[in-house]
Order: sequence, then structure tokens, then C-alpha cells
Amino acid sequence: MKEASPGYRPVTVFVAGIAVIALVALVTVAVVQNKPLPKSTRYRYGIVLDAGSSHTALYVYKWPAEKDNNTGRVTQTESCPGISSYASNPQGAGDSLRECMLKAAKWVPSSRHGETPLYLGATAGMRLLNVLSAVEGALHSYPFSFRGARILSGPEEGSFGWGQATTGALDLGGASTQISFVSAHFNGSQSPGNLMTFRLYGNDYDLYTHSFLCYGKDQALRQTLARQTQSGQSSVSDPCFHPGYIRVREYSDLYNTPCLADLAPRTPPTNFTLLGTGNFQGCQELIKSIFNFTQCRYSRCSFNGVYQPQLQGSFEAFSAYNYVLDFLNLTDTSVSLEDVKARLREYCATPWSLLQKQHPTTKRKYLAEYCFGGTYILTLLTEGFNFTADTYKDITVVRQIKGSDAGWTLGYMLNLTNMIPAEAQDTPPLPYAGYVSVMVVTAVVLALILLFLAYRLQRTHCSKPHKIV
Ligand SMILES: Nc1ncnc2c1ncn2[C@@H]1O[C@H](COP(=O)(O)OP(=O)(O)O)[C@@H](O)[C@H]1O
Ligand SMILES: [Ca+2]
Repeated sequence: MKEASPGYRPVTVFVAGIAVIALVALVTVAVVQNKPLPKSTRYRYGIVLDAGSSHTALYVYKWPAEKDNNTGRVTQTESCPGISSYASNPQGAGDSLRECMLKAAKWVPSSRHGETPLYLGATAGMRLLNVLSAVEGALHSYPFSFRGARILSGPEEGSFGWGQATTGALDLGGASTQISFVSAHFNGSQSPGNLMTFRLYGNDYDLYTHSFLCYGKDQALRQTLARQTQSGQSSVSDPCFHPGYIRVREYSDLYNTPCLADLAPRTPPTNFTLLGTGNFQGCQELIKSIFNFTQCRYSRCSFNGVYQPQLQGSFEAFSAYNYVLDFLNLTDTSVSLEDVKARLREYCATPWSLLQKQHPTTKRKYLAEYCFGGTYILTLLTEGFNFTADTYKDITVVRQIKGSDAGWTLGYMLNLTNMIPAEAQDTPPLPYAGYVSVMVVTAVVLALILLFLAYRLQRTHCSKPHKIV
């Protein structure tokens, strides 16, 4: 009599053995394979310098090393000098970024410097090549992994600012402005130059994008001033500036931009006096005159003969859209196009002296230009891009997209570091806390099974006369 219930004990022993092996394996994997990263290597960093027309913005991105996807990203930003003003002194451009780069070196732990990618993208788009090579030389001297300085094309500037598949992007800089959106009516056949194709998370997108050089806020303002000074006037009554605003400006200074090439009057006086009249309607008429609506060789155009498919979906507007509309208290989603007009009518007519008293701390140059800026935005959106009272509701003014400052810098870095997954991920990686929980629960269950089996083995042993199954 060896077995009270033949076949029972070997099965139990076998299962118990497997459980022991599984438990040991589980604990070994838990201990050896998935220790949290040491503090200094827990985060990764990336630095992008956005050399725009008005200034250079420094972005330092930081994200958990375990999640190389588009989540958990934190940004630190810093405003640095603009490099385009160094066209005649390229060496100075490199030196001018020194203070900013030292800040970046402080924000990124030194143990991570060597592997932190550093990019510079220039969007000012004008006569920058000699400046860029000087800046490249300077950026090589920092401890980061410098990956080059280059001029972004208009489509790149527009499309990297575009973040979510369903949302269009509107960017208004100083020199140029971009519009990008996905449209069911656009596959590039009419206008291949406006097509950017993307493969994102397993889906293909045909993105329409266009960048209008010389239609950023500063260059557009210069265009309106050029319209009023073409015959060498010595004084100009400008409806886009407030009543009582007076400023003497130099002709050479105004026309010193490729956007106004060949437009300068032949023998102008040295200066002209700019006198504000503060008239919204007049300002809008003046702004309309810098757009050309007459020629279009496509089925539909925005302006200057540029193809634009029918607007589709919602839009996020940032950069100067945000600076200007925020100052004018017009960023709320409930604000209608009529509200914008009413606010501008009242705002532009406000005397300059009163305005300065109301906003003693606002930079004078900015304060003087919000009337123009607001009127330009309204005109660009409605006359230029064909937004209506109805579709204007689809625009949200944003400072940030998904927790990062809105703009092209994050998309640019993610693209160049191959961190935007083209294909959908099959299984989302488990976060560390989730991993530990799964391990603990499984180990506890296995331990309970073991205890239970041991208990039954013992009982079988101690009560042989009874048949227990
Ligand atoms: N706080 C602000 N208020 C008003 N205008 C601003 C402010 N900050 C920047 N600007 C202006 O908004 C425009 C766009 O700025 P930005 O997007 O930085 O331009 P860019 O990329 O061409 O350098 C520029 O004309 C700039 O001078
Ligand atoms: Ca910009």
C-alpha cells in the first residue's frame, strides 16, 4: 500500500514544483530586470533654439527616459537675442547666445550633457547663411550633442507646428505666417508644393500647409507703411495708430528689408513723421491693400494667388495671435467675430496718452502696435484665409499645445530624433509602478497556491485512512 489515491501526489508535487520555479523566476526578474533608473539618468533632455525674426527662443525639453513617446514632457524656455540682426557681424551672433546656452547647461544635469541633442532652426528666412555658419561654430563649443543649424522651409515651419491630427495650426511670427490643416479636399494634385505627408501612429495624413513670407506681423506693418510713403511723403496719417501717437521714422530703416525690395521711393527725405488717427475701418482698408485677391489659377485661393482648399476642422492659433488677442482680452472661446470688431473699433480710437496711463508697464512698442496687430489678425483670418463668422468659432487661441509651448520646435526635435512613432504601438509599455504592482500581485497569488498545496499534501499524509480527493 504505497498510495491512498494513486496519481494524486505526483500531480500535486509537479504543480508545486512549477509554482516554486515560477515564483523564483518572478522574483529574479523583478529584482534584476526592472530597477528604477538612478535619479541622474531618469530623464532625457533635448534643446532646440528657434531663431525667429524678432528673437531667438531657447526650449529645453525634459521627459522620463522610460517614455520616449509624446507624454510627460516639460519645457523650460528662455528668450535670447535675435541672430538675424547680426548679418553684418556674424561672429557677434554666436557670442550673443552665450548667456542662454549657459542657462541650458545649468538646467540639464552635467551627466546628461553629452547625449542631449541640440538643434538650431532659423525661420527668419533672409540673408542668414553667413550668420548661421558663425552660430554653428559657436554652438559646437558647448558640451551638448550639437546636430546642426539650418533654415527651415516654410512647409517645415508650418507642419512641425501642427500637432494633433484633427486640429489645424495658425502661426503668426514677425516675418512670416503659416497655416496648416488636414483637408478631405486636398491630396496635393492641384498644388503639390503645399502638401506634406505624414505617417503617424499607423495613419497617413495629407497636410495642407503654406507659409507666407513678408506677412508676419512686423513685415505686414512695414508693407502698410510702404503703401503710405511710396512718393516720399514727409508725414503720414496712419489709421492703425492711436490718436495723439507721433513718431519720427527713418526711410532707410523702414525700407531695409527684402519684403520691400524695389518699393522704396527714389529720392525720399531722411525721415517721415507717423501720426496716428486711430480708425479701425481705415486701418482694415489699408491692410487689405497689401493682399492681392485678383489672380488665382486654382479652384480657390487664399491670397496672392496661393491655393488653399476649403477650411476644415478646428484650429489652434499661437505666437502673435496669442500675444495680441490675449492683450486685447479676445482669447475667450465665446468671443465672436463681431465682438472682435467692436473691441478693435473702441481700442484703436483710444487716445495714445490715455492708453499709456492705463498700461504703464507694457513695452511701448508693443502697446503702440496692438491696434494694428488685432486689425491685421482679423483681416488675415477673414479676407486672407477665408474664415467666416461661423468658422471663426473653430479657432482656439493657445499658448501651449499638450503642455509644451506652441510652435514648431517640439515637432522638429521629435522628428529629428525619430521619436514620433510612424506605427501604432501594439502594447503600451507598462509604467514602472504598474509593473511592480503586477509582479507583487502575481507573486502573492503564487505563494498562496503554494501554501494551499503544502497544506493539502500535509493533510493527505496525516489522514491516510480517509480518502481525500
Ligand atoms: N508680448 C508680446 N506682445 C506683443 N507682441 C509680441 C510679444 N512678444 C512677441 N511679440 C511680437 O509678436 C511677433 C511674433 O513673435 P514671434 O512668434 O516670436 O516671431 P518670430 O518667430 O518671427 O521671431 C513679433 O512681431 C514679436 O515682436
Ligand atoms: Ca516663429
